[in-house]
Amino acid sequence: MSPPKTAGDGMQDLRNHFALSGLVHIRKATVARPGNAQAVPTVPYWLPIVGHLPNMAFDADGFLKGLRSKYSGGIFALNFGGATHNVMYTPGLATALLHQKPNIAGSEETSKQLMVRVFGYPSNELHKYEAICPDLIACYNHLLTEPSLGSMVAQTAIRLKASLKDLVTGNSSPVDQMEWEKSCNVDVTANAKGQPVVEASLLPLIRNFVAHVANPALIGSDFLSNYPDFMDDLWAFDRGFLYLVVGLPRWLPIPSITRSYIARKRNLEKLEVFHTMMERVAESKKVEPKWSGLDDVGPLVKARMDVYRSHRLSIRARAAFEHALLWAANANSDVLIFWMLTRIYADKLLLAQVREEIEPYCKAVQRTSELPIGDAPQLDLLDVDGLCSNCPLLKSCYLECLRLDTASWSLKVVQEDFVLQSREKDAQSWLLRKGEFAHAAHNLHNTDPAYFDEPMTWRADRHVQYEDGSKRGVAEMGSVRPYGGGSSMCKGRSFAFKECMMFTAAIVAMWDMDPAGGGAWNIPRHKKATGVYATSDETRVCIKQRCLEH
Ligand code: HEM
Repeated sequence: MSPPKTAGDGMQDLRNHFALSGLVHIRKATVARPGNAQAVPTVPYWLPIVGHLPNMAFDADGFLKGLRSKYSGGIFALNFGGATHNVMYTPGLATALLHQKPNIAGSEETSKQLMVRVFGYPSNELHKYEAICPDLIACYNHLLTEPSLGSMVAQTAIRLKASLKDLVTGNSSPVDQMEWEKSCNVDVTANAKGQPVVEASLLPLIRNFVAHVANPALIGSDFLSNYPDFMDDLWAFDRGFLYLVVGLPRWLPIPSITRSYIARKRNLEKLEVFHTMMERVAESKKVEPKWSGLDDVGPLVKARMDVYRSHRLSIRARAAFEHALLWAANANSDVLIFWMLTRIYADKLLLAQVREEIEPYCKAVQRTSELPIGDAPQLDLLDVDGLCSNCPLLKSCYLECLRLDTASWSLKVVQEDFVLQSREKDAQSWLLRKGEFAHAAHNLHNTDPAYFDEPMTWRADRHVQYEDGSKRGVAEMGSVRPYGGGSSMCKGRSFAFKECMMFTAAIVAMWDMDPAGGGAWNIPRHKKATGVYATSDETRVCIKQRCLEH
């Protein structure tokens, strides 16, 4: 870090002071602790209190990657606003942190703050929060285990089969378009061969398509039918998410903050109506006709209803919990599918290989017809288990996107002094102190050249391995941890895996895509987000139906 570039005695004093504080931190790093546990090396900083916040605001990615090469022990400590944040990036240390008991290093307090600050949980019901959490966590079994997981996946596959032919309809008027087409600036045009094609912005198209098809397995079909604009507000909310996390107020002149607050308000109002109707159903009272299909609400949300009722939770608090669930269910997987598709379509050879691999499990056809208007194309076959178990190249694409297109961090608050040590032989142990923060920075590991050859290159088959000369490859997650770990590990990970595999395979099987205006695909640049990276670059594509078998 370079000192302030200003002359003068006063400034020199200031410089000496900051330099000294840097030295103090370097010294502290080298002092050995009882039992060989060392203090975590503190990265020097110039500005007391503010600490490393300017470095993070200016270029977080470059700053952290630089520290990774400098602090080869796998851990370093930063100062944000006077608080110590220990950042670790080796799999051994991350695992050791994530498996600490919550009373040693937990995230409960942070989750509670997030629920209030970000998702709109009413602060006057915080006394019920701790009591209800274990019961709500128990409900996540419905997302992770059979038979509920299987039934959610099967329901989603049925909806996907039914909707795929309408990914783009070719209708230029929004009145006739599907909900997912309405916010992706559709333009109906013709390609160089004079064939009709639909030009659209890929990210909004894909994430809205996935959301409209997959969310009914969680919240039932009435919710998005009655509130088709809910997803647009969820994305607006998501864009301001990080501002809400740090508690920036609504009146600041930053448009994405204001939009995020407005979107949250609208989303909570919709979820309150949903919960009012669910409560009426539970009391066997009549509901409005447009809510007559609530019996297809998914097993997880139904189980949560029982918990809300037994704890006498207000409708507003229930809405906030569902807001958090719907955000978690969409913010990452819907966007990851966009990255998978972009990267597969960008490489014609890879696209052909993926199509060949998935064909026994996912096949689109168009039947011939004697009638003047032919049958619509359809997915003849969608075997989700087959795709997940027998398509190592597609799975490797999913894993490679998780490695390179996500920036997950797991955050814990240290509740008691403890010694953190990886299980590797002769691993150095580190002393973490009560009141400090501990972050497992999974993305720093994912791009670490010590673990991945040419780490910034996206390689489709990077994760495929062949055992003992076998021709049949397998793709495994390895040390990549996009879903966090320990007790707070992502509860939707099993559903997300199947969701990403089935949507990517189905779209690839039925549709062709090329960059609008011709030329090569440009992979959009990453933009900071909470898990899977977003992007501000627009990917305009021409989409047309593949020439399918009859
Ligand atoms: C590619 C897709 C996804 C990624 C990368 C992802 C990632 C994550 C991460 C990093 C966490 C925090 C873990 C921690 O604190 O250690 C998390 C939490 C969570 N995720 Fe996911 N997620 C994905 C998809 C989903 C889906 C589809 C659902 C629901 C259907 C879901 C539901 C949840 C829930 C409920 C939590 C909170 C768990 C808790 O606090 O106990 N996620 N996810």
